[in-house]
Amino acid sequence: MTFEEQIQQKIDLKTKPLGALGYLEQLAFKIAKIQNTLTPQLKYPTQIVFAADHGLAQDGVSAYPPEVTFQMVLNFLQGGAAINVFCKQNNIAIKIVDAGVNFDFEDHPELIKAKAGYGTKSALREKAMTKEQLDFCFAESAKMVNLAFEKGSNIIGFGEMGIGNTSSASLIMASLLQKPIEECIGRGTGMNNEQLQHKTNILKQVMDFHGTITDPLEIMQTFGGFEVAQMCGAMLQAHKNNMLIMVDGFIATAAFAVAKAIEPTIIDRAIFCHVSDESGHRAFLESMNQKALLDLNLRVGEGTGCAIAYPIIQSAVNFLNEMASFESAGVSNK
Ligand SMILES: Cc1cc2ncn([C@H]3O[C@H](COP(=O)(O)O)[C@@H](O)[C@H]3O)c2cc1C
Ligand SMILES: O=C(O)c1cccnc1
Repeated sequence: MTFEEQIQQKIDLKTKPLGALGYLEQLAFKIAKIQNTLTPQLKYPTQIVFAADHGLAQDGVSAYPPEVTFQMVLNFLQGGAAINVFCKQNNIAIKIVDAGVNFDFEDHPELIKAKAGYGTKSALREKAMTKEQLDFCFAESAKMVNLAFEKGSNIIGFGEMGIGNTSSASLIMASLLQKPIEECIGRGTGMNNEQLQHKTNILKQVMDFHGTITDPLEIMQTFGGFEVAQMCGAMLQAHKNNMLIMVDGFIATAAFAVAKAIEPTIIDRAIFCHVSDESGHRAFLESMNQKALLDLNLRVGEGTGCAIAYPIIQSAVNFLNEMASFESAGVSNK
């Protein structure tokens, strides 16, 4: 019997109708395969939240002002944001990263300083970042993932905070999938129709200014932001470390899609935690033939989908390890 057949047999011999744990069974299979064991374990779950500012945010692409980025970082450090609450609830370690916020933070035990700049440049007029900044983002975030890995973490989620970053994600999606930008744009923080029209006009101008870009690294450099680039680099390093990667919403999926364009096998280690309310996310997941665990109309990012989905991932591992088999429980199997 192949190892894959052994995993499937273990799942099928649990005391339940065949296939009755649905998507949890596929998840358990995936985790056992990644960890190469019939008794997988989730260790030291970790969430890294990358924050940065966006040049494009000066052009009215968000319903909220740019200073919300640094203000939310302070909120993360005080434990008051959505991601803090859900990580605390589920015993997930959290780190906050200044990937390039337009603000100087005091030292804090949960803050990692990896500033690539004081916000990206506006992609309306130039590339969001230099090649050096992109390399810096990849190198710094890889180090953070390695630190978590050395502490024993084998499951990691990534979140983001950056006013304007749904625009980066839309530009990345349109470029990678070669779709019209209109099909990749959503209301982000909650734009009305008029604001959405303005955002669409701006992003069309950005696409026209840069022309067609197909190289994944150039796409990331052109559309940013620093937090999206750091998420992407972090995902690539988690893949190298054979860690489970929890993918959050629209922006995290954009970072992931760039990582996948660079390293296609990363898809084997990814768990898509939820489908966001941000228009475009569903199609983005479908383009990779992926189904998300949850559909809760979330549209906040920060990694909240990962933290909320984590107990379900635990359920997948726990049924595989702890449920009785037909034989051990003396239950008739047809
Ligand atoms: C108070 C607040 C907290 C947030 N936490 C995450 N986001 C989310 O919204 C932003 C993206 O939307 P857009 O592209 O429209 O600016 C990102 O910062 C994202 O993390 C927030 C946004 C706000 C306003
Ligand atoms: O899906 C997301 O990640 C998202 C959507 C809207 C705003 N911020 C994040």
